[in-house]
Amino acid sequence: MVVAKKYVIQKHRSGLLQPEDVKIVEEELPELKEGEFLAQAHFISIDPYIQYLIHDEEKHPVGSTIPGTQIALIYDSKNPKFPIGKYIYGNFGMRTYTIGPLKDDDPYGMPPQYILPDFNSYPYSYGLGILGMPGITANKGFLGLCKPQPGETVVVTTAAGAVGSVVGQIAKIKGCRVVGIAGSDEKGKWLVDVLGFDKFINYKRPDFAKKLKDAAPDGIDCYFDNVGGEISSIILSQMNKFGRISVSGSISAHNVESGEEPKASIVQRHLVLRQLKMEGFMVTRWRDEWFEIINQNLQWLREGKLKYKEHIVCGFDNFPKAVVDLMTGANTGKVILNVMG
Ligand SMILES: NC(=O)C1=CN([C@@H]2O[C@H](COP(=O)(O)OP(=O)(O)OC[C@H]3O[C@@H](n4cnc5c(N)ncnc54)[C@H](OP(=O)(O)O)[C@@H]3O)[C@@H](O)[C@H]2O)C=CC1
Ligand SMILES: CCCCCCCCC/C=C/C=O
Repeated sequence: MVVAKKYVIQKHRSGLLQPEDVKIVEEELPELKEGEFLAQAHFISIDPYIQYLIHDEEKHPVGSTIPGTQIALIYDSKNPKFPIGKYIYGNFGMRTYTIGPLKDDDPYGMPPQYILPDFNSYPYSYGLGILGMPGITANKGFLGLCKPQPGETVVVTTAAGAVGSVVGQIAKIKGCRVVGIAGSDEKGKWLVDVLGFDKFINYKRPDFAKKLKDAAPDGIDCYFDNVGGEISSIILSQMNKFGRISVSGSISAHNVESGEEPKASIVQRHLVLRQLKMEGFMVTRWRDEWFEIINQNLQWLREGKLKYKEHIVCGFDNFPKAVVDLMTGANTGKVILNVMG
């Protein structure tokens, strides 16, 4: 008999996740029935949505398993479509073993599970990052919504993270001038020296607006917004006429200790006067093109046009630490929980 461990919500709070907000519960799994498989988690994806979904008491009450995605090994199977020994992506939540297949009924539209495509020699964990949901977010969220043209100036926030680092590199592939915004000078060095960004600004240091003007003297044509808040309002105030803004997230609002939403300057004046186009999106919009986009990112990786980094936290017990690392910016690159490590 297999005993699965899973993280359930123990307490809702408005600020940053604390270890006592969650607990590990054991669950005895039944014998597999015909058509089922048993998946053993190897890598768990640590994404910003975890921090804000677990605040939603209605959708995620106390006692419910924390949502999330993972790369798992098919450990046992009575389903020929999911053979033993294959690696699978699954929307299984924060748990060590899962009986599948899941139904395709995720309210956010995330794929329930799929056998990983061939990644050549790249690690399976890449299926949670550049060759998975965050990579698709970067690729289509940027190219599809910003429609960048060679020579244009692109600004991206959370630039040293899983999504932002890929957005900036794709902008370089498309011949743009790229300004990355992130929270430490060390991240900035990686962006410029290794990834080839043109400029970097540490948003935690003073005079952000002036530094942005210096980094983008001809104005900004495309903005990939991962943060919202005042930093985004300042960026919008320096956009060029007919600029495009892809709204991917608002992480500046997700871990405010006081529980109050941060305030930011009004942006409508800039939208009107500069005739900007601002559009939000959910990556699930591109579910029908999922594997095509993964393939495009894989090809750029193989050609050396995309570089990629992971921030790996080892051990299932360290899930709270991994979330705190992500939300406090301790990571450079994609945060992965290595369950077997
Ligand atoms: N719309 C969609 O379908 C999707 C959207 N997203 C969004 O993409 C964004 C990036 O996600 P992901 O790449 O996984 O995460 P990252 O790897 O970028 O990690 C999060 C980063 O956010 C930064 N951060 C934390 N707090 C703040 C703050 N108060 N202000 C500014 N930056 C902050 C930190 O970097 P730093 O050191 O720079 O502060 C941290 O490293 C998120 O907003 C997420 O919600 C992700 C997937 C799908
Ligand atoms: C895995 C179950 C919950 C999935 C939430 C889906 C969010 C996908 C898009 C991400 C949005 C951004 O932050």
